[in-house]
Amino acid sequence: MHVAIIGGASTIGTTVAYTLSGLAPSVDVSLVDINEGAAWAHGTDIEHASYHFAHAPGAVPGHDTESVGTIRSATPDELGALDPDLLVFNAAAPQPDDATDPSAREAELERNLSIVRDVAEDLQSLDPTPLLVVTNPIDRLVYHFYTLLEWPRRCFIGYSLSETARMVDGIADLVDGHRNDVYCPMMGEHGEHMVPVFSRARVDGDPLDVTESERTELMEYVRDIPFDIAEERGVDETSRWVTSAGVSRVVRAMAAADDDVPIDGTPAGVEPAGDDWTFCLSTPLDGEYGFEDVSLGVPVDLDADGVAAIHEWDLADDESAELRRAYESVRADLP
Ligand SMILES: NC(=O)c1ccc[n+]([C@@H]2O[C@H](COP(=O)([O-])OP(=O)(O)OC[C@H]3O[C@@H](n4cnc5c(N)ncnc54)[C@H](O)[C@@H]3O)[C@@H](O)[C@H]2O)c1
Ligand SMILES: O=C(O)C[C@H](O)C(=O)O
Repeated sequence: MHVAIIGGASTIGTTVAYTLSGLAPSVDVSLVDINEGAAWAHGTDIEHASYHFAHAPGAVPGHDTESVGTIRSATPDELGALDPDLLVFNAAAPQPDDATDPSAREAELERNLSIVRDVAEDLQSLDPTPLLVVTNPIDRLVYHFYTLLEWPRRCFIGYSLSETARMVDGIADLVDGHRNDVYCPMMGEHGEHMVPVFSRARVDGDPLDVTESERTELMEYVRDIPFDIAEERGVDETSRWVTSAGVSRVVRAMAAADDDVPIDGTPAGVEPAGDDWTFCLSTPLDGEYGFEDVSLGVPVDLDADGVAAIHEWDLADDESAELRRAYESVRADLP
């Protein structure tokens, strides 16, 4: 699989490339950026790092000489020639230093929309290719890419898995468990109107029992934590580790589904119990959950071509009402 990371010299893009070189070394990566010098410099540094990944004890498949992938750098006008299997969109305009509160994601819309328009021009020469949008505000930008490129809607995916990792950490603290045994899918907007699906949350396979005030506390934690992190570390760092691990998880799921067996988020070696590990990603809706002309986080299966299926879960009444609020919030900003 060949992944082109647009905005490849970015904090998140470089961390995704580094993570893939350790955990999915057979993936070829192109770092595509208007700052080609920085993309080349990061690519070269990561290539050097991959020598140590290859020689550390413990087997991660793909480090052998025959299968190990390449890391290249390129400019956006070279995208057509690269012919990637998957595009990751992480390009963004610089954030103001005070972008450390939950309104920061939506405030990026105007700044990043002009980059989306430029990149969509560069992508016109490609055949339809799955496009994973990480740049904020993801739901709105996914929908703009969808209307600009007119590729099949299954190509368009917005990354919103970081809040799942945050929510399960909050739940684990609450129930005195380990986050790795907790599942709580997050639907809706990647932003203020995220929708935790508590009705499907599990701890060690059992339903989660939380009070209304505990739910409110958990939501506040998930809303605030990325901005507490940005406050301490600076807006140039954002939440690079969880985001890059989550993006790499999506890339690896799509690579593993190369033989057209869809993947739903279930980790290797875990017996699926119903939909218990299904992940939620943003994708354009066409009537699912009663919504259209919008992109929202919904439970999906992935394959090498993008979204293979959208699951329509029976939601609790309050979850459906919150999903409608997410729709109204995102839809209000779209043409
Ligand atoms: N979805 C999530 O969970 C999540 C998490 C963290 C960050 N983000 C978002 O990811 C985005 C990127 O954050 P970052 O800190 O990695 O960015 P960054 O500021 O480190 O880098 C942005 C990169 O984009 C490049 N760029 C600008 N215009 C370009 C163009 N036309 N073509 C190609 N490259 C271009 C710049 O040269 C730069 O290298 C932001 O919108 C941020 O809010 C999303
Ligand atoms: O970078 C941000 O603005 C926050 C990001 O969307 C995140 O969820 O970590």
